[in-house]
Amino acid sequence: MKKRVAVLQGDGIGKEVTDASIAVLEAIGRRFQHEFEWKYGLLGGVAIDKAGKPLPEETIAICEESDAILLGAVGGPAWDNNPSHLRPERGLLQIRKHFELSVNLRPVQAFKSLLAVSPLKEDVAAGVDMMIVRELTGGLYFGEPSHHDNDKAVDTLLYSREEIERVVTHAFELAKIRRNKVTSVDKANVLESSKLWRKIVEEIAEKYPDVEYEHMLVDAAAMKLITYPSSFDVIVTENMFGDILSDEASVITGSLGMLPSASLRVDGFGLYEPIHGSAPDIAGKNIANPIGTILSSAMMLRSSFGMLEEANAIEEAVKNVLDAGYCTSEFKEIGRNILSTTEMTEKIISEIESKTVKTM
Ligand SMILES: NC(=O)c1ccc[n+]([C@@H]2O[C@H](COP(=O)([O-])OP(=O)(O)OC[C@H]3O[C@@H](n4cnc5c(N)ncnc54)[C@H](O)[C@@H]3O)[C@@H](O)[C@H]2O)c1
Ligand SMILES: CC(C)[C@H](C(=O)O)[C@@H](O)C(=O)O
Ligand SMILES: [Mg+2]
Repeated sequence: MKKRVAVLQGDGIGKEVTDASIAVLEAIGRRFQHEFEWKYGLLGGVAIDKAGKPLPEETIAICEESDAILLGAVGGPAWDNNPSHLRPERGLLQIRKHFELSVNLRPVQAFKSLLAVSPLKEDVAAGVDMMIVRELTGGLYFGEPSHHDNDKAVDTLLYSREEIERVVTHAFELAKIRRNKVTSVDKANVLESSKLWRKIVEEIAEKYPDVEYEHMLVDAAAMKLITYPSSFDVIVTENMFGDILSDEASVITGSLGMLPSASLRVDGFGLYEPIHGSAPDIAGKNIANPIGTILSSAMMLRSSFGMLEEANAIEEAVKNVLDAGYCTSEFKEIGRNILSTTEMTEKIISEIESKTVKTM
């Protein structure tokens, strides 16, 4: 059956990386006989310019009629001085809230062929395979009051029991099918919201006797991510800590452009996007790394469409291309074969199309 995908390219490199993902999904469609229908919607700065707001109603309608959402990135200097309601990032937060995408999965894997470029020592980065589970629709990003004037500013860190239970349960369920370990990251030595978070983690952990769990303060977690990253299996944390720790964790892979994500509603509906932003410094140059977005589309196939073999085919193709010594320009110091965005996409597609691709 035809799968309908809403495509929100957004700003900066958003178009380049979603075009790459669509080309790869089309190749998957040809190989496995699936049909995809792409419906394009405006989000972010481009939506402000063309429709007067960062998340127009028409975009919401397109997403509601779709089976999943593929997103590039939003934001850029052109809109940096806009008032809050006309910031591109506001559109991103609104779409996450509108579709109740409360669980954000950010897998971090070290690719053997890129270890040499990780700022971490090779033996420290080797074998890293963790899942950061970030709460996405609560916390500081959404709490009221939130405003500033010239003399003072306020943001509110608010979490309900239900919001915490939902994401923590998801993390424990994931740990069960991974390596049975959850690290819950908080700031319970200072924050009231973290004290409730910790209590709920302990209650939920009781239902999962086979899953080992630990609490870790966010400052220590930031350090341990770099000194001993392979000790993590599933990390679960609140919205802002998850945002910061996942960018930090991307350095293990060698580039922010490598990390995918899935933002899920409890019924499984999902939005898929790389964790990076619109990268205005490299936009329009055809040098952005499309792998984070391509791997996000593999997450879409697996989570939203149950297409496991197809998702594996994408991940295997990415790995094979990297193992063959190809990479995008941010990896130039390892002196491999540097490819543009479109060349990397074509390489991954040829790998998918080649009969030698192994599927798991
Ligand atoms: N999900 C999103 O849409 C999202 C996420 C983060 C930031 N942003 C927005 O993006 C804009 C720029 O933010 P920033 O510069 O702090 O973060 P960024 O993630 O856009 O870029 C940070 C650095 O990483 C590099 N980079 C990012 N993606 C890359 C890729 N695919 N390939 C190669 N290099 C890549 C950039 O060139 C830059 O040097 C801001 O407006 C910010 O709000 C949006
Ligand atoms: C652009 C910004 C609002 C967003 C976030 O903080 O969630 C981004 O950094 C991300 O990681 O998706
Ligand atoms: Mg971020």
